[in-house]
Amino acid sequence: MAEDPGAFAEDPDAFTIEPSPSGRLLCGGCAPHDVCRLGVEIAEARDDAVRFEVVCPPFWHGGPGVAHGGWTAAVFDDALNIVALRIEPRLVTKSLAVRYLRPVPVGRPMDLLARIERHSGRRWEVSAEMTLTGTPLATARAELRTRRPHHFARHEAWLARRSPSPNGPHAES
Ligand SMILES: CCCCCCCCCCCC(=O)SCCNC(=O)CCNC(=O)[C@H](O)C(C)(C)COP(=O)(O)OP(=O)(O)OC[C@H]1O[C@@H](n2cnc3c(N)ncnc32)[C@H](O)[C@@H]1OP(=O)(O)O
Repeated sequence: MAEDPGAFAEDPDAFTIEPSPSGRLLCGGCAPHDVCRLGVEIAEARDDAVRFEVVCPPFWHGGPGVAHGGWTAAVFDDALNIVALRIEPRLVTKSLAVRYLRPVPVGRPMDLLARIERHSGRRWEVSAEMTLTGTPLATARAELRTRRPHHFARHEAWLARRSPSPNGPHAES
């Protein structure tokens, strides 16, 4: 994220994922660290597909030596957005479906290939596969949306309307 935090506070819709000082594309949470704390690195990028090397850090384990399913889903969310973010920088995930085919090992480099399946207007359909030495471990499909203008400002306004009020806990929707 290259934005000046002050500018972001004034205009939340200015937020886009931009290369970090070391050239990485990182989410807002990892940008200050200049490293992806999920263990995702872009290995090769083409127009409609991106290949990643992913390694599950030990603190994301769910069982002995095995990744937490939430790690796998978060990695897919990043990768599926990155493949489209290179064309459209203002995206959100509308839906994400993961198929867990085999346990995912911790600490082993794996391949993840993400591609754009379809794109029309604000709608993006993307898919990805995570493999270990060629064997699929998990697959995912997602539907992304190009953000409407004022997406984050609209969210903030909606949230403000839900602040506890003297009339009770249920604010307007
Ligand atoms: C190497 C490492 C890489 C690292 C690289 C890092 C990449 C990071 C990528 C992370 C990507 C994400 O996870 S993004 C975060 C997860 N996704 C989200 O937060 C999206 C949340 N959902 C939404 O904002 C919305 O549902 C949309 C925009 C998806 C819906 O779009 P839509 O299908 O066009 O529908 P639309 O009619 O606009 O809206 C449907 C309903 O949602 C409401 N709505 C829509 N937008 C808003 C809004 N901003 N604030 C409040 N409410 C909203 C509408 O009033 C409506 O309510 P009603 O009329 O039904 O009442």
